[in-house]
Amino acid sequence: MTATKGLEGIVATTSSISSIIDGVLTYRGIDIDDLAEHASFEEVAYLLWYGKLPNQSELDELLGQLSAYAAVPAGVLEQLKLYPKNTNSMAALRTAVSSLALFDESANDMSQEANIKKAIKIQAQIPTLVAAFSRIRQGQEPVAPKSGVSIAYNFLYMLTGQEPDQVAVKALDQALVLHADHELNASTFAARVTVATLSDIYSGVTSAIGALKGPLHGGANEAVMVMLEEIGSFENVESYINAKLANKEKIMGFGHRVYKGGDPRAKHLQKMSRELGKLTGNMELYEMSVKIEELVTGQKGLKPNVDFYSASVYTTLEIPRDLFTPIFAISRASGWTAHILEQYENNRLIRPRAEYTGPVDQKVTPITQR
Ligand SMILES: CC(=O)SCCNC(=O)CCNC(=O)[C@H](O)C(C)(C)COP(=O)(O)OP(=O)(O)OC[C@H]1O[C@@H](n2cnc3c(N)ncnc32)[C@H](O)[C@@H]1OP(=O)(O)O
Ligand SMILES: O=C([O-])CC(=O)C(=O)O
Repeated sequence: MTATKGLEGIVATTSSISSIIDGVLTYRGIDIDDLAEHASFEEVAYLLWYGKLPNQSELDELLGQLSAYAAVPAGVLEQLKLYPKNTNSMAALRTAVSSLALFDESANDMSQEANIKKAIKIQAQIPTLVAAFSRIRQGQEPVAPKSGVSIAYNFLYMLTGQEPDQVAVKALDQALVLHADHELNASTFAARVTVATLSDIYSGVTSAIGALKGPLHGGANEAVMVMLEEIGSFENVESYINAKLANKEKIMGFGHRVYKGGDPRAKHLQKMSRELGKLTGNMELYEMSVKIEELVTGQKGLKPNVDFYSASVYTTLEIPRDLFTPIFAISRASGWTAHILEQYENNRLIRPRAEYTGPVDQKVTPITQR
């Protein structure tokens, strides 16, 4: 038995949700470029769950369900108030989503009907949790979700208590579309492994949030912003990046296990970053990002991934840096839950093997002789 480090290139399941073939990403066979231009996040969530784009009445029904479920149980809000104010926002989300299960009587109902309902509920409630935690830690009361608005609108509204700007809503909606699913990425794999034991959907999503938190995965978008802040201004970019590369340090937001020719989502986020920079009259983060790309691609051949330009996009939207990864979770909840439902439909325990590299032929020596 020989291990493949990081399971690179191992095909671990079949899936009909999203595909990455020759560098092209599709959700249910539709190119991400098409979806990014022509579909809302709610249409994409429907597509991931049900396998087809909704017609108007199906979309209206989903929007109604998302609105109806968006408020989180009072008990969970009370718990959020007890978290230390400096709690990591992904740790807070992981704990809060786990808590949602305690307040859902159907948490352990494994029927397909109950599971799809819980998928929609989790999708509706994660934005509310993220916004509520953000306000509570600043000593503010959470803002109750609005009915009849999109997830992008509601999230920005619950974060600030103000009606959000249409440009910001559109940009966030497009970012949510771009992050919704990505084949067998680490957090989706974690979700599938968890539910393949026939554990419940909340356990699957809680595992996924834990996996997304790390800086080699979703946590990279926050790490990109930390880097941009450390660099400080355009004239420092070159010396900072050259020093990092000379020290063989990783540049966050670059490289990808699956894409070697470039992440097809990055160009949309780059465009958004440029347009938002122009609109707000502050192009510095965009220009710094482009310069970083020039240097890293030029010297290492590494291309930006989905996390790189999302950092400047979210900062231009005035979203706090440590909410970038929770926003990724808001979007990816749709993909995670679609994969969980798919796993339940055709389940088998996921249990690979390990190549043993420890000592052999050992014996227990009496404790006095150790
Ligand atoms: C939504 C997402 O999860 S997208 C990914 C987000 N993560 C990041 O942006 C973090 C930075 N990137 C990375 O760490 C990696 O490129 C990953 C984790 C995305 C992919 O990892 P892997 O496929 O395991 O590649 P691995 O880490 O083995 O890198 C291969 C080589 O490229 C180098 N490399 C990879 N990414 C980078 C980077 N961002 N900066 C500098 N060098 C890099 C590695 O140092 C390694 O070099 P070596 O062979 O000389 O040791
Ligand atoms: O697929 C991956 O390894 C990481 C990624 O880009 C994602 O989850 O969107």
